[in-house]
Amino acid sequence: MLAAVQKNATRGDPRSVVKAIDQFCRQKEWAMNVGDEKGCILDSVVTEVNPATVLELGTYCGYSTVRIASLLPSNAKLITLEFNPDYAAIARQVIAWAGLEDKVQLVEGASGDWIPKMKEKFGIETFDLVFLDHWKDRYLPDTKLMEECGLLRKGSILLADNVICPGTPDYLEYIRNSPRYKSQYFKSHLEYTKVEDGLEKSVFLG
Ligand SMILES: Cn1cnc(CNC(=O)c2cc(-c3ccc(F)cc3)cc(O)c2O)c1
Ligand SMILES: [Mg+2]
Repeated sequence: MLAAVQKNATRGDPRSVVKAIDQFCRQKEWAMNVGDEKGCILDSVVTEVNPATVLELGTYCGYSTVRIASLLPSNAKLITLEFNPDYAAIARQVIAWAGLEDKVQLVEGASGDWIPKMKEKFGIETFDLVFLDHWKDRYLPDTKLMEECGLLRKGSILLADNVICPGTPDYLEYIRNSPRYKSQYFKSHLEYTKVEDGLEKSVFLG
């Protein structure tokens, strides 16, 4: 995938990086990027929220990192957490090829360890937008952890990938029944396939 980006995308042009990855994943080898269909929904939410602070849980190869960062205002900060060092190494190079390294802070490690340190380590008060795309059994515990650590403010937006496939049943049940959130489901398809999947957008009500 990285070779495809370096061969087919223009340095400093995020859209060409996104296009190169999508082409590679359609034509050569499926990969678990959010993809172009769900990616358009992601883009519209990022544009609507126009966040100053973004947390991405699950960088993988940096595809959604590039999509999000390319839409942020100049002073905005995107912190992205990736547990797997091999994925993190690839993502750094993809983000650099897109020319977005100044907007992105990629942190290696477990979300459960890093979330409680966000304020002290990165001087973050609260996140305007959180994109959940990491291990599906971590969505719920990490959301509760973000609440407990005071990282969400009235109006913070959570956008969760894969709520149908692979699925995040405990997270969906919690977020759709909690009086502290207002949720909306965006029906789509699993990246590069016809399988149903979707994004769940939730507003924290405080
Ligand atoms: C190892 N690892 C590093 N990051 C993660 C977190 N992401 C996922 O697990 C993930 C998985 C799938 C998926 C996989 C197989 C399948 F048949 C259908 C769907 C799709 C996604 O969009 C995902 O985000 C796992
Ligand atoms: Mg995903």
